[in-house]
Amino acid sequence: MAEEVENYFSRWGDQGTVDLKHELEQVLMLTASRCLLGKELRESVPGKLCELFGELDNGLHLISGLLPYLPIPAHRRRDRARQRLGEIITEVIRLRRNSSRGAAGTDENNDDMLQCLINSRYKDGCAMTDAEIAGLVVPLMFAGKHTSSGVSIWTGVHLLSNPNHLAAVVAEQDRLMASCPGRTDDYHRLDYDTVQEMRSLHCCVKEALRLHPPVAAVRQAYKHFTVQTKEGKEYTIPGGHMVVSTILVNHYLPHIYKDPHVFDPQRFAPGREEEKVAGRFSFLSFSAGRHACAGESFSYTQIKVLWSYLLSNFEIKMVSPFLETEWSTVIPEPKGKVMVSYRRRTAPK
Ligand code: HEM
Repeated sequence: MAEEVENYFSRWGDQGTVDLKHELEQVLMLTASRCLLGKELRESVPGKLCELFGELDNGLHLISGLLPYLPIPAHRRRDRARQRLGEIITEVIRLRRNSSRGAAGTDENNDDMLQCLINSRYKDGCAMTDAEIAGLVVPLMFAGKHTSSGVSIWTGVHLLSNPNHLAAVVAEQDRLMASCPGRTDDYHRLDYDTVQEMRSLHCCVKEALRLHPPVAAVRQAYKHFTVQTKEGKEYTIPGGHMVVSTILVNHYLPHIYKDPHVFDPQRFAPGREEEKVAGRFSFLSFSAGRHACAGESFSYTQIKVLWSYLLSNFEIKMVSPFLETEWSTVIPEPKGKVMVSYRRRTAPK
């Protein structure tokens, strides 16, 4: 991840103005494809792979949730793209399976999710089929694409609009980078342990997730049950009904989160820990229970690596006014472009 982020932002000049939304979407596609799909497939990003994932995006409309196979042009393009993605990924799996152990391109050189799935075995010892593996990695890429880019953009928008929080995060970065094990005089490579120590930055990402949870949780009630509100009012959910948990509403409940509309990352700091006030369902951006997000830790790492690099190496200022939410998209994102100006910092790197 760190390598991809460094390579991407090394293309920025000493100063300039960019659309942060576009930049973050691009770099996250590169980090995700490198970690999940591997080096061979990452080489086709941004290229064919990006185009095909774009077609999957374009095939996701609100109507798709109700009628996923409605024969509309967007769904046809989506299905063709999914088929082509399956073929491309299957080809890479075959090459990896066929190449001999120890040679370039084999499991010893591949530390990505694709290789983990190739190596994995069912309880009876059978390997997964190529189609099963492709069927798992495509949704993994898709699950993290908009969610992670939306949250990383909101993290930036809030940080750049709150000078005090920004200063605290930059100070944390400077302190951690000064002692980062991979550091030499003019260069550092971020390591996993250092990312885990970024507590201020972590709280900022979590607060962006609280204010802008990208997903709602939908469940089907298998049997009739009753819930009680804290005022003692009872509601009955009949068996077979769909239940939608509006995470957004939960996250703005004032008896859980003090001044819920305010960007206040310190609410998660030791001593306050507001995300525990109403038990383990107080903070739901990654959902909870058996089907909680499988990519939570991956997403935090990805977003922290990215903002760590940006804040350690650049002074960034918002050019666009504070952004509104675009509610018409399936995953609510900041509306329009997010223009920022940047200037390369001389030290510390
Ligand atoms: C900030 C980024 C992300 C957010 C906010 C997020 C949020 C969520 C939520 C709320 C759910 C549960 C939906 C439900 O309860 O029905 C979920 C499920 C899931 N997510 Fe994420 N996600 C993110 C990134 C990722 C990434 C990067 C991956 C993969 C690498 C991923 C993989 C999954 C998978 C596999 C599930 C289904 C789990 C299951 O059904 O057992 N997510 N995600």
